[in-house]
Amino acid sequence: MSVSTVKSAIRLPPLPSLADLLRMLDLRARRQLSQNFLLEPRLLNKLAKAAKPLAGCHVLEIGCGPGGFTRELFREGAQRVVGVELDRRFQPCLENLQDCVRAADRDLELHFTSAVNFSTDGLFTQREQDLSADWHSQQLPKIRLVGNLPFNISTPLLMTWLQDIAERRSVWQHGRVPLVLTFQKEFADRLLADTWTRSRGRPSILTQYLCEARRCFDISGRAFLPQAKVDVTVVRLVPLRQPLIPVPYPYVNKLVKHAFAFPNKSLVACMETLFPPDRCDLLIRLFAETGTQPQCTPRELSIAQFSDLCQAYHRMCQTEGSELFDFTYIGKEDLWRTRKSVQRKVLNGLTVNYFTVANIVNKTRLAQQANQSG
Ligand SMILES: C[S@@+](CC[C@H](N)C(=O)[O-])C[C@H]1O[C@@H](n2cnc3c(N)ncnc32)[C@H](O)[C@@H]1O
Repeated sequence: MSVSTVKSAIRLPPLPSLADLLRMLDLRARRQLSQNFLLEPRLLNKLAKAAKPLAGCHVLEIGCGPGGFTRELFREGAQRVVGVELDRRFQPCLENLQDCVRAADRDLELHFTSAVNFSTDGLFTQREQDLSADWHSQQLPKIRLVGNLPFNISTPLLMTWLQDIAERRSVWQHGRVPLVLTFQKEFADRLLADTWTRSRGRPSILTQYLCEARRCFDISGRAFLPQAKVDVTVVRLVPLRQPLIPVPYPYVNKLVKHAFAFPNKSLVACMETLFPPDRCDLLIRLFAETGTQPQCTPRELSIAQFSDLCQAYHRMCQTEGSELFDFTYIGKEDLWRTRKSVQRKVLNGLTVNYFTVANIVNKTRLAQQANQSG
């Protein structure tokens, strides 16, 4: 189909209400699959509208359930929905919807499997209509990733997708595919959190350096069947044309993970877990080269400051060899014992007998002054 003949919103043939469907098929929600259904058509339509424009789009939907959201995606103009659902009990409802949309020349493709290891290879290629858009252009590809996600897997799914975005893999090989997803409100707050707020953490940095993230609207837990214990937030993520941290994802992920090792403590206490215990020189260099204050807390740092830290860490890994990146933190006790056993170390011409956070802060200050005076 050519772009000029793309169809927009459709009126689906009459379908039973979702509540009737669940009743007819005697489908009770399974807690272990995080099944909380949205049955209210107005809310489902609002959710689909958050993924607009949908006309002619191909949509990957995670966790279709009885298909309420899926219906609305078609009503808003989706050409094809690829639905991934783990629970086969929904097969009759979804196949019923499949027949309806086929009658309107649309396509619902169903995969009854877990979304966790679901491969998108070949899903959006070899289609007559070109769905892709250049990563650097303003235009978005005609592909969407959406889902009223099961709470129990929403975090690992998002983390995998963020890495895929950074590495332009999976659906993001076709361009900056937007995501419209539901999260527990508390987790959504973490994704969107600004500097100096309590919610700021690893998910905030990883999301915001790669995507423009927007809160669309909140849904009360009471709107779900069965009622969810927490409220839910709908978030729209659009990958940025240029990530704000120009460093390969594994290095960013590792540094950020360590930076938030103890979110209420000083950055130096967190960052020392990034380096082998006998390499405090590297820790001091990291602060000195980036002008970062070791006593600040990780929540105070902007994405630009994280970018400086990641770039410096990446440079060190390149010069020091792969052992530095491969170093795994061994726990505070061991770190302290090893450090005490380091008798004398010469760092930037300064002799140190043992290391404490306080003397790393001092050494950093001296190294920063030395850097400034040339
Ligand atoms: C919160 S419900 C949403 C259902 C429906 N989309 C709606 O809006 O009412 C989450 C859905 O994800 C499905 N699910 C749970 N774990 C899954 C997994 N690992 N892979 C795919 N689907 C899964 C559940 O069976 C359920 O249908």
